[in-house]
Amino acid sequence: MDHDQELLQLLPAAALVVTPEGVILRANAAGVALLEADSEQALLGRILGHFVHPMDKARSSQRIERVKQPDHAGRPNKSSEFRVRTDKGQLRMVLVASVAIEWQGAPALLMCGMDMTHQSEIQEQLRESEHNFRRLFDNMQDVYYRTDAQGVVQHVGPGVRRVLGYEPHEIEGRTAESYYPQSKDRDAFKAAIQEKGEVADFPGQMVRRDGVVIDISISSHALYDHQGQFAGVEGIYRDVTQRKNLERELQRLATTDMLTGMANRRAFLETAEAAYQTARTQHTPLTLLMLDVDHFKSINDRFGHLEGDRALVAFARAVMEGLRPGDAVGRLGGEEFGVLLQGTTLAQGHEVAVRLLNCVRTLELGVADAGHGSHRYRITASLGLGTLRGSDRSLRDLLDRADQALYQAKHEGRDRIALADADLDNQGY
Ligand SMILES: Nc1nc2c(ncn2[C@@H]2O[C@H](COP(=O)(O)OP(=O)(O)OP(=O)(O)O)[C@@H](O)[C@H]2O)c(=O)[nH]1
Repeated sequence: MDHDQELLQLLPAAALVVTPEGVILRANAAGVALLEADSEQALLGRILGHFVHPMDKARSSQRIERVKQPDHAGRPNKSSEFRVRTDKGQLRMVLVASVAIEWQGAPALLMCGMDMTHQSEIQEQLRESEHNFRRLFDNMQDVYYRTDAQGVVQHVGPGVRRVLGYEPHEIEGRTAESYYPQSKDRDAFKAAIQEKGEVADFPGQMVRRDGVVIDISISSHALYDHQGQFAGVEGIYRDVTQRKNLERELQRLATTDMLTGMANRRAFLETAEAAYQTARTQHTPLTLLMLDVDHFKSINDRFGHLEGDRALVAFARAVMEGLRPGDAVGRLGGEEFGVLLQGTTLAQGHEVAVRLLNCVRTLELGVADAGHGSHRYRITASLGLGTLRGSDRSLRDLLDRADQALYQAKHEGRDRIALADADLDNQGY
């Protein structure tokens, strides 16, 4: 075997030496394997074009012609992919480069080929997965986004059309600030990202192009460059307005007394607990009123439960109208109500109590009777008043005193106010 032949065998790529007309003169082991021939012998004397897919034949011939031109001498052509049919009938994708050489004193061509079938399959799979990803990305309910370190939006997904009503290019290049109705939402988000590097289901609000404010939920993470410097944020946000509305409605149902529309016992006690803590830490007065409709049972007995309900609604409205907007009021149960006056002393609370009982006394209630006439009637209420003492250990202490005062007002004849803590001239503060 001469030197050239040895070299040919050593090449890791498939190599064929062909005459300028395309007749195979030599093939190395990799070439025999690529073309799935039984031996080199089985290939010798055969026409190279026989192995090229008909669709690629013209291109193959053109390239061979070009490489044979004197001005191309010694330079290989650019490698290009061809479909090759092997001796066993398999189709392979082969990356081929050729160069004009002299072989045993005569002009010839050296063809080098690399089997790319596997890579082509991977590329095809990649293309398909890219296609699937695109489809998913374009139709996803969530909005994908990425910002740089300054918060400028670099990329936003097409979901933004549906969620905010903008085209992606209208958002890209701008900071997200302009879409937040409350800058504190954006600040809270930034702080969370800075602290933890990521957030999940982070709540916030955004303004749509048509001005409507929507609730959103963001899941994002910080991006860092090669030096570990903060480089921006990437993540998704989604419109959760419907879910939030449902939650708000559930919250309303769970905290509202359905008959009167005011806070129910649980919600009132929660507010009272928060007010108690504030008053304690800030050393501000806090006064509690407990009201109970007098002889309410007799209204039910005389006019029926429905009229009793109506009387309760009228009573609740009268109480609410007699209060300032910031005062908390709730139905504690049956015909018993609580009013919480923050920053209010016992003396000031007493004035409110007098006003409330007057409002109740002047309520005009009535019920149509069977003879199409009407029964007019009035109601009164008893009221117990308590105020926060320095010695109170919990809200319960204050509630108990106001309750006892209410009991006392009932006991003393109803339609009146009884004071707990009257011994305190300035609420102890
Ligand atoms: N119509 C109506 N009645 C209610 C409701 N909740 C409680 N009641 C009734 O309110 C009545 C309260 O009666 P009592 O606790 O004896 O008190 P009262 O008749 O108001 O008498 P005093 O409180 O002692 O002045 C009971 O008959 C309850 O059934 C309600 O939502 N609607």
